[in-house]
Amino acid sequence: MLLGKTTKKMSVVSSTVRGRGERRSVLGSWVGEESASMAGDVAGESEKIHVAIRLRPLNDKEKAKNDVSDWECISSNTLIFKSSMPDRSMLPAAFTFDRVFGPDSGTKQVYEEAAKEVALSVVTGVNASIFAYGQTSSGKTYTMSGVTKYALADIFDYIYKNQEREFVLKFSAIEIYNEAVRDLLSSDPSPLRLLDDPERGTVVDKLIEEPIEDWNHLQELFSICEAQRHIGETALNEFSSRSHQILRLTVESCARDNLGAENLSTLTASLNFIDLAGSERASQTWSTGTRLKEGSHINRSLLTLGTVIRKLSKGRNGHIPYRESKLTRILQNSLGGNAKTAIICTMSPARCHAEQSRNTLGFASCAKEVSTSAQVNVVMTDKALVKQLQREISRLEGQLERQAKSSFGGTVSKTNDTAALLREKDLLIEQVYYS
Ligand SMILES: Nc1ncnc2c1ncn2[C@@H]1O[C@H](COP(=O)(O)OP(=O)(O)OP(=O)(O)O)[C@@H](O)[C@H]1O
Repeated sequence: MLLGKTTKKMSVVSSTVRGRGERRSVLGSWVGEESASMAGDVAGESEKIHVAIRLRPLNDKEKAKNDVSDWECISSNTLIFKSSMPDRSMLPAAFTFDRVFGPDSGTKQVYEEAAKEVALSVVTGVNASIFAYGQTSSGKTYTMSGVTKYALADIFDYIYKNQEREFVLKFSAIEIYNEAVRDLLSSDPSPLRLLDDPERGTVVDKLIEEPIEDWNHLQELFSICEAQRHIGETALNEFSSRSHQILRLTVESCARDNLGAENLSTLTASLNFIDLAGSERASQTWSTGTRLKEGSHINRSLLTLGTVIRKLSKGRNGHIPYRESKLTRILQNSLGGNAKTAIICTMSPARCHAEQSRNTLGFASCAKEVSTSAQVNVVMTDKALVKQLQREISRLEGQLERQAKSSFGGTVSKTNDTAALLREKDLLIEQVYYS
């Protein structure tokens, strides 16, 4: 980091990207006056993933088998395993998360209390991701389709109420089916390649990014995605998602007063809605042939996701195997990077699924220990960037001058400080030169 967090105004000038035909520069965790007032104190600060559990009601199949509900939410954040089966006495019986929702909670409540804050950070230039994780037929798609709808309605409402800024929205959508990435907005089913971009991380090559005209246009795009996604029937779910789906909304905004100005700065961030395919036991889904092959790809990528989350929950030491699945490669930022993340883990309350539910809770328990560090993403024109860097160089020069005056009889630490400031200044000058 070039500048310490102490100034809270600017830190790393991280990279340059091309956008809308012009060369622009990205300040990694810079919080300008404009964005600071919008986004508050979020720049680059470490924050735990927000984890919620949603317990669905027993379904007709479970009731028909006289299955019973083994789980109960005893408070807004604690879930207990009620069964007194002797072989389970050694296992933990109570689990605590940011929020737990019982069978009577509606999706609107789940959205409001488990996802809204994270979702809305996208309009302030902060990347965000909302996941649904859980075994097959536990309610991921049911939850995510509602959460997505409510989040988008709130984003449109925010835009309507903030007319002093101009917003540009773009939408893209992929599914990962049998470990192949496919564009859900394209009629071409050919798999897309993943590329490593030195500045943006993993990107999906040739992905369609559709500018959004209005609410109806967005609904049309959703219908296209819904029609294209791989769905199949299994013994546990008539409409089982056979792929991981990632819907991405990118939001760019700038103050209308600054439009056309040379020193334009734009806030830009993406919000991912991730409906994972569900883990499944072939013995429970009775899968064969295509379904069995899909199930094994799903389980393998979820295993990698679980490993990544488990390793991240223990800190960032050692190798994190993001590259072992397309899912974790694409979601690397959401799993411990520059994003705010909320995970909603869905569960069946049925005794016959107790083991799978415990696995889900194990995943959720690790996820709540994982930290991300979301930053406000500001894109600046070259002119604005040069001005910003020049101001910073002047500030450093002032600091160096003050240090030089007070360094008679100086200590080793003062010498080190000066060397660090000089290095910082040289780097900034280099950036001005190359921008
Ligand atoms: N909280 C809930 N309340 C009422 N019904 C629910 C709830 N959650 C899920 N359901 C119903 O349960 C069924 C399975 O849900 P859903 O398809 O969302 O599961 P899933 O976890 O996405 O499954 P898969 O991994 O197989 O795609 C659907 O018929 C859905 O309407």
